[in-house]
Amino acid sequence: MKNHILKVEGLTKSFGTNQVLKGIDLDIAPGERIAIIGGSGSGKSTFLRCLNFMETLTTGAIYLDGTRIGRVVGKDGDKESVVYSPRTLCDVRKRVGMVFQQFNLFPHMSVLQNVMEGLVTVLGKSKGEARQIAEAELTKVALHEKLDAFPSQLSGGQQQRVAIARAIAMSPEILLFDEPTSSLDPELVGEVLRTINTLGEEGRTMLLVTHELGFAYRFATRVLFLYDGKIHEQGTAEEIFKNPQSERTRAFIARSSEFSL
Ligand SMILES: Nc1ncnc2c1ncn2[C@@H]1O[C@H](COP(=O)(O)OP(=O)(O)OP(=O)(O)O)[C@@H](O)[C@H]1O
Repeated sequence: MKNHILKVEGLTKSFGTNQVLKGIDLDIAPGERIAIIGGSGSGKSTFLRCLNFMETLTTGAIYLDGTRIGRVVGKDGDKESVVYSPRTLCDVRKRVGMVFQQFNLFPHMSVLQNVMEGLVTVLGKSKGEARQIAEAELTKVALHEKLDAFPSQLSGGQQQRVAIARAIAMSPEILLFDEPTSSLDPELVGEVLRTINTLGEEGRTMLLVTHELGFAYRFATRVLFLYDGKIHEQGTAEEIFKNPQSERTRAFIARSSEFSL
C-alpha cells in the first residue's frame, strides 16, 4: 500500500447555507508538490485552511500519517460530532505549516524575532538554539543581512521570504502556501517563486494555491483543478495543462492570461 502522509476523506465545508466544499477526497504521498488551481470562489483557500484546521470541517475526516485528527464523540446519521482539543490543533499546526498571501508577520518584532518566536513558544527551544535555527533559515532565503530589520522596513518579497523561513524553521512535514505571491508587485514575484521552487527540490511535501499557472506547470508533481467545491480534474502538470480531459479545465486554462508555458 502506498504510504500517505495526508489523507482527506469526504470533506465538506459550509458557511451558513453556503456549501463551499462539496466532497473532497485526496491522498498525498511524501514529497509530492501539489498545485491547486481554479477560478475565484471555487474553494481553494478554504480547502487549504481546512487542512490545518484553521477552518473546522463540516463533514469528513483528515488523517496525518494514518491517524485521524480529532476525536469522534457522536454520530447522527451521516453527521459525526468531532472534538478537536487545543493540544491536537497545536500538534497539527506544528506538522502542517502555512504561508499566507498577506505574510502575517508580527510588526513589532524584528525579522529574527519573528522566526524565533514559534521555536521558543511552541516548540520549547532555548533562545540560543532558536536563534541558531532562525539564522540558518534566514540565510537560506538570503535575508541574513536583515536580521534586525522590522517587517515595515522590508519589501513585500522580503517579508514573504521571512514568512517562508518562519514556516520552515518549525520543520513541518507538510507546507501549505495560500497564494503566496498575489499581494506582491510583479517584479517581486520571481524571488518568492524561486524560494518556493528550491523547497520543492529539497523533497518537501507542499500544497500551493496559485494563480501563477506557468509556475504551477513547472513546479507541481500533481495539479488539482477545483471547480465549484470539488476536484473537477487532477493529473500531472503535463496532463492538466497540455491534455486536459474536461472541456471546463481546458477553458479555464485557456482563459488564464498569465499562463505561458
Ligand atoms: N469565513 C468565511 N465566511 C463566509 N464565507 C466564506 C468564508 N471564507 C470563504 N467564504 C466563501 O467561500 C467561497 C470560497 O472562498 P475561497 O476563498 O475558498 O475561494 P478561492 O477559490 O480561494 O477564491 P480566490 O481565488 O478568489 O481567492 C466564497 O464564496 C467565499 O465567500
